[in-house]
Amino acid sequence: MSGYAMEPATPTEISTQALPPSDQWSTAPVVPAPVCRFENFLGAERAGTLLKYAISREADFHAGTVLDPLSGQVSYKGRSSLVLPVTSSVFSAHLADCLPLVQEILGHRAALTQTLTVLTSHGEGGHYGMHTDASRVRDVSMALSAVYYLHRRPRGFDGGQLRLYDTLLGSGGAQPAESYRTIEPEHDTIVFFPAGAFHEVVPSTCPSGHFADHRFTLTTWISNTESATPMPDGPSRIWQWLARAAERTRPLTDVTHDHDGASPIALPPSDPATRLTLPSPRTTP
Ligand SMILES: O=C(O)CCC(=O)C(=O)O
Ligand SMILES: [Fe+2]
Repeated sequence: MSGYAMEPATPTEISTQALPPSDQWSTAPVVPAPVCRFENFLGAERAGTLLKYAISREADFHAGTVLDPLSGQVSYKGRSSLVLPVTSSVFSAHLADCLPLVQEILGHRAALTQTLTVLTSHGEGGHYGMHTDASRVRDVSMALSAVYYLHRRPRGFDGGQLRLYDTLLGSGGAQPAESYRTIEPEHDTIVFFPAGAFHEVVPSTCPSGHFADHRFTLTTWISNTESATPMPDGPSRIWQWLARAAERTRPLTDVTHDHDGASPIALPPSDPATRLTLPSPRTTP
């Protein structure tokens, strides 16, 4: 038995001088964004091949853009990334197989039907200021962002972490909190989070300056094609809060053409044979 258990057990009341009563206490919780990450997502061989492919397309990348929420104008403000719109039915099929599990973990129920994918590259001074991915999707309350990371090893860049901001749920609505979760852009890992969550890519450095040493991603926005198909019990409350705040970050125009030129492809139904599920917590190894 530990010595602590022998201490006198009578608690002492904290005086009201030390803790005055008040009705002014905060009622605004800070809530982390739902997030789910996989390591060794494609496996060493496929990840290596995809990295080589990205490097081989150096000449085809162009500067990534943002949409100004007020004017609706495409601009380069707050962003220094190179992008290359791509499609991959193989990658989309793999995402589809992961989605039931990802959605279970993230507390997300919407039926998702399409993907929009870009290869991105961040080198010396690369960054992407705080934003949501609302401008990429029709209905941000039902859309997911998925960022798959690739880089040479040993790693040729520093920085470039993804910051996923917590949300402050105040009486005036939701807004990004000051606190965040840091996601390291590790080779062959993928992270899924709500497209309405505020996030940013912190500046990266690339001492060699070689394109092959850049930080690469295959970034995909997964969404539904129809406007809001309400699910039986709807998306969970945090998704609705996030979506409300995110709506303010995009112009009130429809998203028919992505501002980086990405083209939608259909998300295939998940393959029951390769679909991921959680092991039961009761199963002993
Ligand atoms: O590269 C990342 O980690 C995130 C990229 C991103 O936020 C975006 O492309 O919208
Ligand atoms: Fe983003």
